[in-house]
Amino acid sequence: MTAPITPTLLYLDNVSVSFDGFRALNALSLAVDHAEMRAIIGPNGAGKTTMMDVITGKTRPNEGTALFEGTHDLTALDEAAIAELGIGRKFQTPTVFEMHSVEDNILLALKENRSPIATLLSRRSARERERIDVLLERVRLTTHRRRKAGELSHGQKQWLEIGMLLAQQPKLLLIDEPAAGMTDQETAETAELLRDIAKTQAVVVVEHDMTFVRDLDVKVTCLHEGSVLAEGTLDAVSANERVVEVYLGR
Ligand SMILES: Nc1ncnc2c1ncn2[C@@H]1O[C@H](COP(=O)(O)OP(=O)(O)OP(=O)(O)O)[C@@H](O)[C@H]1O
Repeated sequence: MTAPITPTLLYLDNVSVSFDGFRALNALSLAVDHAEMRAIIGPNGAGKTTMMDVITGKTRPNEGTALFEGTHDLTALDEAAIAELGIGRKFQTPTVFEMHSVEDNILLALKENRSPIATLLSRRSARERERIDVLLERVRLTTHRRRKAGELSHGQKQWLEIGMLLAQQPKLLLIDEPAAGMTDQETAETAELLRDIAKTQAVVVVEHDMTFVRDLDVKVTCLHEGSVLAEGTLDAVSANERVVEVYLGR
C-alpha cells in the first residue's frame, strides 16, 4: 500500500444541499481516513443518498467544502473526473452483464475503456488472468467463474459488482445497502468481504441492517435531517437517546 498523501482521504465540511428550499443536507461534516471503513446509518430521508451524490459529483452542494486527498475539490468536478480520481460507487441494485460469464464481467470492468466485443474477443494477457483470479477470489466467486452472471443469487451478484468496482482500483468505495435482500449467511460473508477490502481501501457503507453493521465492527455515523446526529462505536451510537428516538427505537 502506498503511504497516505494526507491525513484525511475524504473531508466534508459544512456541506448543505437544498431542493426547492428543503435542506436535504444541513451543514454536514464528515471525515474518512485512508483505508477506513465507515458505516452510515439513519432514518429514511436523513440525507444518506444525497451525501453520496455530493461525493460522486451527481449533486452540487449549495455550500460547504468537499475535498478528496486534501487537494481535489469534489464540488468543482464532474462525475467522470471524480470516478477517475478513485471514487467508486455501488448502488443498491446490482448492474452486472447477465448474459456474460462471471469472469468476463470482471474482464469487462478491467478494460472499461475498450469496446465489450473487442475485450471479449482479444486474448487475455497473463497479467489480466492473474488480476481476474485475484478479484474472483477476493469476492468469493472463484468456483462460479464460468457461470452466467444472470444465474447467480442476488448476494453473489452484489459480490460480482463489488469485484467489478475493485477492478477499477478505487481508493474509496461507496456502497449503498449491500445487505438488502441477502440471506443471513450472505450478509455475514459480505461483512467479512468489506472488512477485507477496507484493509487496503476506504469504504463508506450505508446500511439499515444493524446485525450487518455490528458485524462490520467499525465507526458508525448516524445522520438525521441532513446532519450528523451521533458518531462513534455502534454501542455508543445505539445508546444515544436522540438516535433511539429518531431511528433505532422506531
Ligand atoms: N432531487 C431531489 N429533489 C427534491 N428532494 C429531494 C431530492 N433528492 C432527495 N430529496 C429529499 O431530500 C431528503 C434526503 O433524501 P435522501 O435520499 O438523501 O435520504 P436517505 O437518508 O438516503 O433516505 P433513505 O434511507 O430512504 O434512502 C429526503 O426528504 C428527500 O425527499
